Amino acid sequence: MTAQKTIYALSSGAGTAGVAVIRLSGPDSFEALTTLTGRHDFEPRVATLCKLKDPDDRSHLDHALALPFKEPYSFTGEDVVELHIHGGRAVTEGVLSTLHKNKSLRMAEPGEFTRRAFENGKMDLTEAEGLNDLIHAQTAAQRQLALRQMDGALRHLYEGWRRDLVSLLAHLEADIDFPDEDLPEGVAEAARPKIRTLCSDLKGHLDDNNKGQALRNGFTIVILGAPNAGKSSLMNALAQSDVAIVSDEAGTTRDAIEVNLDLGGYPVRFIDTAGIRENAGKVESEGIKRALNKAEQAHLKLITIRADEWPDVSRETLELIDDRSFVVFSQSDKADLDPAMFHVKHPSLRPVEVTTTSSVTQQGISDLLEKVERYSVAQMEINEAPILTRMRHRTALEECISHLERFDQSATLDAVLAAEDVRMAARCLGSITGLIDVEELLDVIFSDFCIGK
Ligand SMILES: Nc1nc2c(c(=O)[nH]1)N(C=O)[C@@H](CNc1ccc(C(=O)N[C@@H](CCC(=O)O)C(=O)O)cc1)CN2
Ligand SMILES: Nc1nc2c(ncn2[C@@H]2O[C@H](COP(=O)(O)OP(=O)(O)OP(=O)(O)O)[C@@H](O)[C@H]2O)c(=O)[nH]1
Repeated sequence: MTAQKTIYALSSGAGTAGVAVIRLSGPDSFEALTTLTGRHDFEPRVATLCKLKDPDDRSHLDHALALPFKEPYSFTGEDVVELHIHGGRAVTEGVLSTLHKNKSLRMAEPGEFTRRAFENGKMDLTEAEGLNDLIHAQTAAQRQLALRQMDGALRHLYEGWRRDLVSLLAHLEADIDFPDEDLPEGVAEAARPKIRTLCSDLKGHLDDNNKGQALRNGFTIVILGAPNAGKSSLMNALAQSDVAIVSDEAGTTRDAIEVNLDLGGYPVRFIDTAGIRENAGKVESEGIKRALNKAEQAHLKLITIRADEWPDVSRETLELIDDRSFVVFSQSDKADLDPAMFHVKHPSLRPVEVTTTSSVTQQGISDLLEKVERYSVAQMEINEAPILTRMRHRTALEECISHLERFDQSATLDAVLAAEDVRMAARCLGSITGLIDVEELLDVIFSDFCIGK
């Protein structure tokens, strides 16, 4: 690869901090360090305390630690220099604008350090994506999942499958070039059971209830019910309980308010929606449409029914209740209701749980949270098996399966066609890890990163 331009960026977060880290990567990193310090006596992987100065006017910028890494033994695989400076605004601005004046350097784009690490073979695409997930991880389970992926859990799985296909392909191609008259069955026939096994392994990996995506993005729980059922009050009561609030996304839309909670290390997102009723006005109808839309995508629905209005429940509300729903009798302080009444009145409906709560007295709130936690954690739990985390991977795996299924048909017909199916299937797996040419993908994947990473 031709020598890349040297890039730099503030790799630590914005805002005042004790220490900030500016990272440089590329062939002119060491030269830039000499320009800043006037010194040549740095040793790779040894931190050296030095004075940073603006080379133009010799003005003093900081007392810093410089930490150089000699290629290829660095994060990016290039020459890297880290400047560990004081984390105040004037210091970081001063050092960054001095670097800015240096014509052999340019500012790094988001994810560009990691992109270089990928291009220099330090990691594959799934590991780079894992690294990005790690930086964005908000809960312990998200961190665990990201670290696993960074350690190559998906790389090993997908590369293993790809290697199996490549070796089958080698046999198929050898058979096309030098057909063996003594083997009427043909190599394609011999490959058939192996392809079938692989196909079912892939399907097993895909058949995961989107666990990985729920873990990455949060397990979504939509609170639904009639107007004034007490949905907003319930969400507040749930959020104010003894759980960590990861972030508040209030007021993004007028109709749906979200709050992200950390339940036992697992990310859970509650969404409050517009009250559902018949004969609503135009604006309200739009809100209801969105609520129903959210309900469809949700991992779990909390259907709120006012205890003091029981057994009066609208058809719209009842229709929402399925095997991904909890029924929550709200405002229990207004009427004492036995949850079992629900099954007596609606024996054909099968909600997972029926509970009662009061957002005023807090009755039932921690019990409901516990049930929600148990239900959501059960669906996200991390076990030994590698977990699929991205739509990008899912699409490529589905495409891979369709090539393998086509092989099953073409194997009886034509060895050349059969080999092509295997080649295409292997390419799909290679596109996930980045082994095959995926140039157009890289911009999309790495632009999702932070600056300085
Ligand atoms: N100061 C600092 N802290 C950091 C990072 C960093 O870049 N700088 N990291 C950035 O993400 C993470 C650590 N990850 C790193 C990964 C590889 C290498 C590295 O130098 N790799 C070389 C040598 C490997 C070795 O010594 O075993 C290599 O791969 O050849 C450095 C940091 C978290 N903490
Ligand atoms: N006594 C009592 N009142 C409650 C309780 N929960 C909510 N309320 C009251 O019921 C009314 C409606 O509560 P909200 O939480 O706004 O209901 P909502 O379902 O979000 O209403 P919409 O957004 O209009 O659909 C408010 O006056 C609340 O104070 C409760 O547990 N007990």
